[in-house]
Amino acid sequence: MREIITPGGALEGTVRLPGDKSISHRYGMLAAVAEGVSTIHNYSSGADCHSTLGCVRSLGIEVEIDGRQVKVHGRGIHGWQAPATDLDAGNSGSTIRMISGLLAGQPFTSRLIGDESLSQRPMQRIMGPLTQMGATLTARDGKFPPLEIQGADLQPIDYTLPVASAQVKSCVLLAGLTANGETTVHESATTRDHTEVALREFGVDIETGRGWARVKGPARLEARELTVPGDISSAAFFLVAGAIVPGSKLVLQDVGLNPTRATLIEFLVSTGVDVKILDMRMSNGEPRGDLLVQGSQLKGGLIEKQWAAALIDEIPVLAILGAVSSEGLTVRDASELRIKESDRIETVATNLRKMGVTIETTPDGFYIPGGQTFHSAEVESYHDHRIAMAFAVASLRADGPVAINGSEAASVSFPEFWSTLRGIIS
Ligand SMILES: O=C(O)C1=C[C@@H](OP(=O)(O)O)[C@@H](O)[C@H](O)C1
Ligand SMILES: C=C(OP(=O)(O)O)C(=O)O
Repeated sequence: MREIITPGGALEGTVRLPGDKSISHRYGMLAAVAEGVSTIHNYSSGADCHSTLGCVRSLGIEVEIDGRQVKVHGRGIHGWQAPATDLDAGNSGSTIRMISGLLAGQPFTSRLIGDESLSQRPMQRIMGPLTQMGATLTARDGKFPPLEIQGADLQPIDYTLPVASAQVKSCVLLAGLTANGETTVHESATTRDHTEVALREFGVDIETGRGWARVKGPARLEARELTVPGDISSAAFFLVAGAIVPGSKLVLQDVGLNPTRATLIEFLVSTGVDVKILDMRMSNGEPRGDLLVQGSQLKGGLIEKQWAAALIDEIPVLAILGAVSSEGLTVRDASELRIKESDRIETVATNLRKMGVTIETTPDGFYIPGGQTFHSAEVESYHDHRIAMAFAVASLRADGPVAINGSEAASVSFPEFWSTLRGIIS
């Protein structure tokens, strides 16, 4: 599919985001190993989170879906049945990497597959620790899906993450739920802590400190009623859109503001974005609030070190902000961008160049000078949801219409993106 965006005037309105993708995955998986029926409100409408539900269904778990409300009939930590078919993670790295932790402790073998993009994403990062714990894993060329997991009685481990990855941290903690004893994970850069927060909500004995988390297995999870906050990574597109289009005023309702994700707000403020948190509340251990963003004078900035890990999913849309800022944007220490749904350093650069914008790439980032103009062009999603949505935002500041080919990719995390965007263009 192709969407054509014709830039207009200021953006105005109220935006509702889908339920947070990271939190939805975790609630879906944990509810499936909890005892009893969990009700999840505002579950993400994104295809990725429905891949997670498809996988747990294939493991014999009853899942009732009624729009954004999902009921999961959990059967306990050892209640899953050997799947009769391959488990399809679709486009979702989070699904395949996190559910593998739970599958590693089951008394059966499972085989996980994914789409073309996922089939080229590295799995050694989870194969290493899960093998150390006692499971047997095989993958195409030793690293890519399909991934076969022969479950075992797992040994607990003390594991230091070699890459800053919440998916790997979560995978090891989830495997630790079935191991006999204490499993500890250490990280040198802070990554999102939704797994730790959710485990506590489901009644698991979990200890956390600065840079580490520890679970004690075997664990027992209790079914819960949970509400997922709006997705701050989806909000990022509208925060940047509101900031770069002069005179705009957008209210974003009920956005998840977990401190490990709200780094985005800190970064936006540091570059000059006029964004305010209107109120804050808590549910299920996760802070949430409404945001107000207005057209802003933008400085640009530098994303490196721990900021790169914290902002990894937002970097494509922050590149758009960088190009129209006064000083531009430099990104370093973000080589992980190269192994996402697309090589996001290359796909951002290729589309920017199609729009006449200068960018210099490096192995682990890029530099985009400020003060540039987006020209009317035809760009591609490269089957990557965040690339499709980032370039829709760029088109709002273009000097003419912009066609975005492969626009359906947005539905991986935000199926309502295009209608939401059209609703705020005047
Ligand atoms: O834990 C999560 O929910 C996620 C962690 C990040 O991936 P990595 O763990 O590979 O950094 C992020 O890019 C992804 O969109 C979601
Ligand atoms: C990288 C992403 O997700 P995943 O790793 O789950 O495919 C993303 O949503 O940007």
